[in-house]
Amino acid sequence: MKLQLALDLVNIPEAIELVKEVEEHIDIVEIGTPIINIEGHRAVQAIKTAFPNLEVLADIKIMDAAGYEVANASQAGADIVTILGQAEDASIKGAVEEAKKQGKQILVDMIAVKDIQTRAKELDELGADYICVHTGYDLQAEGKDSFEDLRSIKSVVKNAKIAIAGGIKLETLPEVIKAQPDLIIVGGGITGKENKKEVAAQMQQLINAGVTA
Ligand SMILES: O=C([C@H](O)CO)[C@H](O)[C@H](O)COP(=O)(O)O
Repeated sequence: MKLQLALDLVNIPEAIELVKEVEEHIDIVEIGTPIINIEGHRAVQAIKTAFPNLEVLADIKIMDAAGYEVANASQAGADIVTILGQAEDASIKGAVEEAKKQGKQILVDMIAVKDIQTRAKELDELGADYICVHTGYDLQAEGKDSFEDLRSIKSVVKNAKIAIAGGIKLETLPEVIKAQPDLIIVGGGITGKENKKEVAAQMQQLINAGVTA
């Protein structure tokens, strides 16, 4: 089970400072959609250059021109690139094909997918490396989470790794660990805390110990 730090509401220098604080406790750094929208792939490049030993995920939430987008993110240094589960099958195939060519991986984000089990099964067959259940900021604000979705796709996905994102905190981590995802993505649950290093260390400890609710 890996821990991914999602960096969303910061600029490049702030992102570098944040990763420095917690780097020994995380496996993957996510360059979030808001940073990429403002800073572009320079953010991916800067983090990969500063932390060559960490995997870097570019959260570009691709919807079209998938092969082209994956090629650009890969060139910037991304190890994992995101595409939306709602994209056309042709786009998913294009992303998977280009990622394979570049030696990279694709994470499919299930944000806003309605029939999550059916789509997860299809995406698994299309060769996604990760399938990620995700409650975005706007639904988190309505008190939603993805814990039930995680359990629901676990039973149909045979090949892809399973990930979960959206509002996960130290207090809710044991419930997430109980469902045994391959990857746990945490943004504000670390970046919004005073002592980020301590929280990241505690999360890593719970994950390594497999502590469940
Ligand atoms: O993908 C994300 C969101 O859509 C904004 O781009 C976040 O990285 C993801 O939700 C994880 O962040 P937290 O919800 O703050 O844990």
